[in-house]
Amino acid sequence: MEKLLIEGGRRLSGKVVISGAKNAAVAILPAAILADEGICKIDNLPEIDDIKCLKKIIGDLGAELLSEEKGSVTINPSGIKTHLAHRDEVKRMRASYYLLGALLAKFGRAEVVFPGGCSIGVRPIDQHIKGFEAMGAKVTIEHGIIKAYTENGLKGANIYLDVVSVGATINIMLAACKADGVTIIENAAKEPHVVDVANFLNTMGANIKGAGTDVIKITGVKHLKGCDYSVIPDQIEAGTFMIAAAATQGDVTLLNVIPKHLESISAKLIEMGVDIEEGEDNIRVYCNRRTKGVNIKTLPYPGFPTDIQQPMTTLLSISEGRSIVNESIWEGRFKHVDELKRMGANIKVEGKIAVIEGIEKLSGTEVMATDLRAGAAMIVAGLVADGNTYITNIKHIDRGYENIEDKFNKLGASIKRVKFEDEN
Ligand SMILES: CC(=O)N[C@H]1[C@@H](OP(=O)(O)OP(=O)(O)OC[C@H]2O[C@@H](n3ccc(=O)[nH]c3=O)[C@H](O)[C@@H]2O)O[C@H](CO)[C@@H](O)[C@@H]1O
Ligand SMILES: C=C(OP(=O)(O)O)C(=O)O
Repeated sequence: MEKLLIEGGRRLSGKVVISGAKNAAVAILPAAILADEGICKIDNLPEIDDIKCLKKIIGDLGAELLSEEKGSVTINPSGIKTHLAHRDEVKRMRASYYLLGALLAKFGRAEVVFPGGCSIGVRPIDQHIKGFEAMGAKVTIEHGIIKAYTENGLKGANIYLDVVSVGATINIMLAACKADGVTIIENAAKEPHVVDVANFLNTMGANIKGAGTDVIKITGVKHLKGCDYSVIPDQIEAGTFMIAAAATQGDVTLLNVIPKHLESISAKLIEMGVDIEEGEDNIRVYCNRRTKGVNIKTLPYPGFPTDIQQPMTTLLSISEGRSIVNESIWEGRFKHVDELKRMGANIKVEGKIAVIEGIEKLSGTEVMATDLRAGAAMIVAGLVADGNTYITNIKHIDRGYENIEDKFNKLGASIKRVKFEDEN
């Protein structure tokens, strides 16, 4: 097994290229199986374990995938003849739920094993199911498999989401783009990855309007075709580097970003005393003093993203004064706090609220990446801690960050992947 060894106390400086967005890419690959003719070429794909896993799942369904260049894949879905996604890989990631919408649109039927993903609280899919049922599908759950069938294909419907859900919004868009008639999603998620998937589907010939607002209108079309597309940059990877730059009182320029997508993160960092300069597709983050504590509430886009809460909690743990974090999306997204406490942080959690009294310095020890962004939080902690930090369970980090140690090391960090024997 492997763990990360971080020698703390080095200031980050230089340039880092941000990869394609995980949460857009994991929806775009399943969307590509909807092409009735032609091949999809998808660029700016992050080289992360979730994408490797998804490529394998789609390949097992019968698609031909070729990855001749780094960060690029061509998908020819003409060989897909099955609506059954039963393999173990499906359980390893959250986004495999998009196969439900995609297979349902392609064949009028889908069977997908329950998805996995980060353990950050209950992760229901009732809103996805409600959407499919409104469109005429019969959905059952049997022995851990979600089964969705239609007698005569999907029909357009009006769907009001009870909660703002990224997954349900995208899944309903996938199902609706070839349905008979018009589907309206109200109270839709507005995240950049929702817009990116809609843009991709429209490039394939779909008719989706309003993505990025809370009402999305999808007029079903008969035919979708292959296309060339480039995934948007990863807002959460970018936010992680911005926070690490601030925490180490460094000076880092992020390349290949969309500054607009980072506004809620930039605004908080500015409030904390960090300097930010935005370019067209780059952003410079620099800071030469200890940051000030602030309050944060995670919210759907354009609010502060839950996926950046955990690394931000690390920064707040060494910021001056008291900070309050309100995690309003996931009730189990404070597992990193116990690990930060092992490094000396002063944080109390009650329900959805964490109260943080900033300390001067964290001290290195062995900690665990309990989930993907908890892993990012531990990396930021290790970068600023006194002495060495070992992070175990790094498979979570590899699900969502490309070459994380190389990217940080090029900025002056010292992170090594070391092998160890599992004692259990
Ligand atoms: C692969 C992917 O894109 N993962 C992201 C996606 O997860 P995911 O799509 O799972 O998250 P959702 O946006 O669906 O969940 C948001 C909230 O809605 C609730 N809910 C969701 C669906 C449902 O059917 N019923 C329901 O009650 C959830 O419990 C949660 O409280 O969006 C989350 C919120 O931005 C991010 O943290 C994840 O990184
Ligand atoms: C929670 C996340 O991922 P997933 O939904 O894939 O578990 C994340 O990207 O922060």
